[in-house]
Amino acid sequence: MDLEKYIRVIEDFPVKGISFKDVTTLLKDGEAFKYAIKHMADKIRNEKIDLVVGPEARGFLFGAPIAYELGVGFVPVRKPGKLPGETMKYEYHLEYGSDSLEIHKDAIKPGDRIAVIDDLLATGGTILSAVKLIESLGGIVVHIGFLIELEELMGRKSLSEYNISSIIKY
Ligand SMILES: O=P(O)(O)OC[C@H]1O[C@H](OP(=O)(O)OP(=O)(O)O)[C@H](O)[C@@H]1O
Ligand SMILES: Nc1ncnc2[nH]cnc12
Repeated sequence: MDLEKYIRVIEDFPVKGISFKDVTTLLKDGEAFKYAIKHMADKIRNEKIDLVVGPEARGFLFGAPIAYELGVGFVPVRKPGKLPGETMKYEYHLEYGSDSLEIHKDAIKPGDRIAVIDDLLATGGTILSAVKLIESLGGIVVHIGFLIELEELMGRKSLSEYNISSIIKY
C-alpha cells in the first residue's frame, strides 16, 4: 500500500514556509491506518521491547496502537503540566518554535527496553527530548520509529547512535 497517498500536504501551516504533512487523512482511513500500524510494529516486533513511548500529541496516535499490537505497555511523554505524578522535564526546539516535554519518573525502570514512536521526524528535537527523558530514567532506547521523515531537516544526524526507521520520506 502506498501510504504517501493518504498524507495531505498543506503549505504554509502553521506558519509561512512550513510544508505541513497532515496525518489526519491517513488516520481516518481504516485500512491505511491499520496497514501503517502493522508496518511500523513489524520494525520492532523482534526487539523484545518492554514499552513503547510516544510524545504528545501525534505520538499517541501511533505509539498507543503499536504498543497494543505488540502486547506491551505505552508511556506518554507530555507537554508541561499535564502529567499528575512526579515528572522529569526536558526542553527542546521544533521546526517551528520550542517547547518542553515531561515524563512520569516512575514510568520506566532502569534496563527497560524502549521503542520510541512518533508520526514525523523533522529536526529531531522532539524525539531527542523523549530519548533524553527515557535515558535519564535508565531506559534503553532500542528503536525509534516514525511514519514520516523530512529528510532535508536532517533529524537523523542528531540521532545517529540509534536504530531509526521511517516509512514515508519527503
Ligand atoms: O522533529 P521535530 O522538529 O521535533 O518535529 C516533529 C514533531 O513535531 C510535531 O509535533 P508538534 O510539536 O507539532 O505537536 P503535536 O503532536 O501536538 O501536533 C510532530 O508530531 C513531531 O512530534
Ligand atoms: N512539516 C511538518 N509537518 C507536520 N508536522 C510537523 N512537525 C514538525 N514539522 C512538521
